[in-house]
Amino acid sequence: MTPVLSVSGVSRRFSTDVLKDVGLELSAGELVTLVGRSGSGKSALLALLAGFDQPDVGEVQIAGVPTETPPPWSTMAVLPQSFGLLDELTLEENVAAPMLFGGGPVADALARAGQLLARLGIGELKRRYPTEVSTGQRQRVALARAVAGRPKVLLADEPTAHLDHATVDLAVRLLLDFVGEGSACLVATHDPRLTARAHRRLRLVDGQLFEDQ
Ligand SMILES: Nc1ncnc2c1ncn2[C@@H]1O[C@H](COP(=O)(O)OP(=O)(O)OP(=O)(O)O)[C@@H](O)[C@H]1O
Repeated sequence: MTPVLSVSGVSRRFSTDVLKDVGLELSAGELVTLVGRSGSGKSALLALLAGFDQPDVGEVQIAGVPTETPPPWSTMAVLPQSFGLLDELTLEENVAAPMLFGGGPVADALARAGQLLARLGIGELKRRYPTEVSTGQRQRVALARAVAGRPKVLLADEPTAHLDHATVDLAVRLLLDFVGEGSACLVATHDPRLTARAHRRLRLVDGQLFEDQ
């Protein structure tokens, strides 16, 4: 089966060699974690995969097609460390946004948004605005939004950094259900509560990618 995301021979240099001959494949159904020391290149790799940056050499393919620009939201969602929520929209409108961009009915999008927020324990906050909730609550909204449009690939950067133990459990279950419906997810994380439940674990060391056994 064609991987949903594949990377071959990718290198990227800024003032030093940040990524060296990186290769990886993500298949539908996989939750894969990416660990590495601060500065090891995790965010740089996610930026290349998302099409926000281009490799000096090598290729990134989505569903077998080479990418040079960010793919549409329906194909790939990115959950950045900074969340990227829209302060003018309520929490449920933020979560519904990718579905509305996809042309779906408003009522259906808001209903799914409410369900996702409830699964993450903040259903009762859905009419609030991002500035009216805590950092951990905003992080949950960003996670709900990232899976809402059922993208083929989700790239997430430290998605549990502000969550307590019980909430991480809700987040991991949501991600496992998300990939179980046929998507793939790559998560850069330092969180052992997340890596422990991933299907595979990748590690960046000095710009090279290894798979933990
Ligand atoms: N756009 C850029 N221009 C110059 N240098 C960059 C750029 N992006 C990343 N780097 C450098 O590449 C290296 C890897 O950075 P990156 O942000 O990918 O690390 P990281 O593993 O995500 O770290 P952290 O866990 O602290 O977020 C760092 O030395 C960083 O300074």
